[in-house]
Amino acid sequence: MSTGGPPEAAGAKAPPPTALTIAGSDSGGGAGIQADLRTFFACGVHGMTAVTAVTVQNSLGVEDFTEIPSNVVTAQIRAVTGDMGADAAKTGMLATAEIITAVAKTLGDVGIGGDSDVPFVVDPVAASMHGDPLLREEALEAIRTELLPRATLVTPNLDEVRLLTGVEVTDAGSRHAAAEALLALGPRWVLVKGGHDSGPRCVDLLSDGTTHLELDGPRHDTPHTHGGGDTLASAVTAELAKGADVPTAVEEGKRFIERCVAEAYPLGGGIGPVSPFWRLAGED
Ligand SMILES: Nc1ncnc2c1ncn2[C@@H]1O[C@H](COP(=O)(O)OP(=O)(O)OP(=O)(O)O)[C@@H](O)[C@H]1O
Ligand SMILES: Cc1ncc(COP(=O)(O)O)c(N)n1
Repeated sequence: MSTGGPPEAAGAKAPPPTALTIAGSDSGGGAGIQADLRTFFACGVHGMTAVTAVTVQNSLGVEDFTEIPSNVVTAQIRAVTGDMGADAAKTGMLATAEIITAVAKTLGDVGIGGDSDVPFVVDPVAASMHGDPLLREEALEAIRTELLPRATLVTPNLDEVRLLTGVEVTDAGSRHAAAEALLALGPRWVLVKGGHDSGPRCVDLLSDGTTHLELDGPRHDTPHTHGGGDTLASAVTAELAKGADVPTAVEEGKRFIERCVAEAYPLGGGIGPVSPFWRLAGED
């Protein structure tokens, strides 16, 4: 859906696929908008941003955040989609019910998610991995009722599954029950992520109610997984922007994040970020 541009100079290159992230800024560079942009870049997609909040954050936690006025968030979405187009979009930290309501309406206006053919991934970020809140409590209901019905795919971790559905995932049976409860809220696909589970494997369950795919990978022994959820969701969004179907995009995203966790590095005195740098070295 990229809209092209001004008349081309002779020899100009065709633009790459485009993806829009609607999310918060992480001053430490490991998660949020910063993780999304570097993942889009590593996956060969032009990234665009609608910033929802500015967090004061480092490897030790989130000290504070300020949300951006909802009309400025939606103006960013309209500015980039109206001019450059977006082949896919994702949300991360949305901070408040007011921002969620405004974003959901604007995505409908510009033709992203819902019945449109532009895929839309919702990463329902509620807190940082240090446990610091990134979403006002009353905003959960707006995610349930306004955002999820527009989503092509929702990618909650186990805490977000519990907050959204009340289902506590403890085994394969409850993982499937959680997927069903999430699908009842309206997204086309759900990916229940297993990073916060215990055990030697990280099992993520992808389901649309008919197709159920268990993505099962080794758990790497590292404390440095900051930005893992954002990196997975943006890698999936990038693959969707390139034209992949949801199961293929998620399989590719899982392969990508596994390697990013394996290559994570310590930085600062707390939790370091996952790393997509290996992809820039030309590795597949
Ligand atoms: N130690 C690990 N080794 C391998 N893969 C992991 C590990 N931790 C998480 N993952 C994978 O990373 C992805 C993100 O999962 P997770 O459940 O941690 O999401 P999240 O809580 O949103 O992420 P985060 O809070 O780390 O940003 C999933 O595909 C999960 O299986
Ligand atoms: C701006 C922003 N967005 C998302 C996260 C979640 O990432 P994590 O769970 O790795 O802390 C974060 N910490 N900051």
